[in-house]
Amino acid sequence: MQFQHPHPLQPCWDLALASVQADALATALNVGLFDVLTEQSGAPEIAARLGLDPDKLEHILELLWSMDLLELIQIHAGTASTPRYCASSGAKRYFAKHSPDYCGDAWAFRLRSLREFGAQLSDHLQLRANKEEPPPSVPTDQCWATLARTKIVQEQAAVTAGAALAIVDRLPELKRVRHFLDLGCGPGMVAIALAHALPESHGTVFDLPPTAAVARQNIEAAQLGARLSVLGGDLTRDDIGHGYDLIWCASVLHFVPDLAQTLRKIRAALAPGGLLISIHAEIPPLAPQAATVLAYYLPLLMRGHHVGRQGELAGALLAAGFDHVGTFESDLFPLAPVQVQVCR
Ligand SMILES: C[S@@+](CC[C@H](N)C(=O)[O-])C[C@H]1O[C@@H](n2cnc3c(N)ncnc32)[C@H](O)[C@@H]1O
Repeated sequence: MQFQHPHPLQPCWDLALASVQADALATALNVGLFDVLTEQSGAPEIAARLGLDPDKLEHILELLWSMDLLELIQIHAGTASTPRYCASSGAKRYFAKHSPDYCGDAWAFRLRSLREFGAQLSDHLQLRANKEEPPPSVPTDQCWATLARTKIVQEQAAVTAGAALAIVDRLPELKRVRHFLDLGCGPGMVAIALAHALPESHGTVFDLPPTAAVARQNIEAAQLGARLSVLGGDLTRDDIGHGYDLIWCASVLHFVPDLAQTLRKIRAALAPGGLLISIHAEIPPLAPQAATVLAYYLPLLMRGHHVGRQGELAGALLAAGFDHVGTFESDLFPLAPVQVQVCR
């Protein structure tokens, strides 16, 4: 029997169930399940290897299979069948530690920080009796550097760098790019990918000084020190350089207090004919599309940062003096869709 109309509360029940699924994934990462399951194996062998309870492990394996993280292979012997499991291609790529695209720590960090934020949501909502009190924790320069070193580096290497290359690849001007800037570069893996994709170019990465130091380490490790310069500073106050053919700026403008002033500064840093690629989430007008963006950016909004309504940033870019702003949506970036603005 097929039910055509789920109960109106089903989406809310699904939310509660997603929490169990998230715990199962966190546990799998914690015990190194995907490292073992790069090869096909059964619960008793895995349990023996990892020192786990085989009967209970069987249930977790089945749940992870239902989440498309494991493949199930039934081995038949007579009338009996024994389930064996293997990590799905996505789980092998992103959640097995030896994979170059491993980002299990970044995922687990997201889960922890979203839950910590959620646990404090009622506190965030309270009116502050003393208006002089600082608002709830804004990431400090050191926080950004820690995030860059631990979480953002994995996401950039596994996800963002590929997304950036897919986007710049569409640009007719790409072959003419000689000098690019990654503004608010984080750990610098996107700039490293751009430098590899544009062998004739040299690049500059800019971020707050402690994060710029993290980017410098990664650039040196990639042996790109001669082609990528590192600038540490506050983009709202300090010189970001000039004469760039391409400026890449992703998930940074949410944090600037005066958007119009920052956009004018970015435009002034471009060489004639240069272009800005802005990658920022905006809040779509319809509920289904807005749901992910609002959930992801709630912590940021509650801390007083800015996430615009869809179309707002394009208006601000035109007001800052760009002649043409082309916008498209991309779901290639971590967690929530973003608006990609190509500004000429
Ligand atoms: C959400 S991260 C995005 C990092 C990177 N662009 C990416 O897409 O992975 C925001 C970055 O902006 C940087 N940032 C924030 N405010 C800044 C400021 N005033 N000056 C320079 N960098 C800033 C942070 O240090 C951090 O690296």
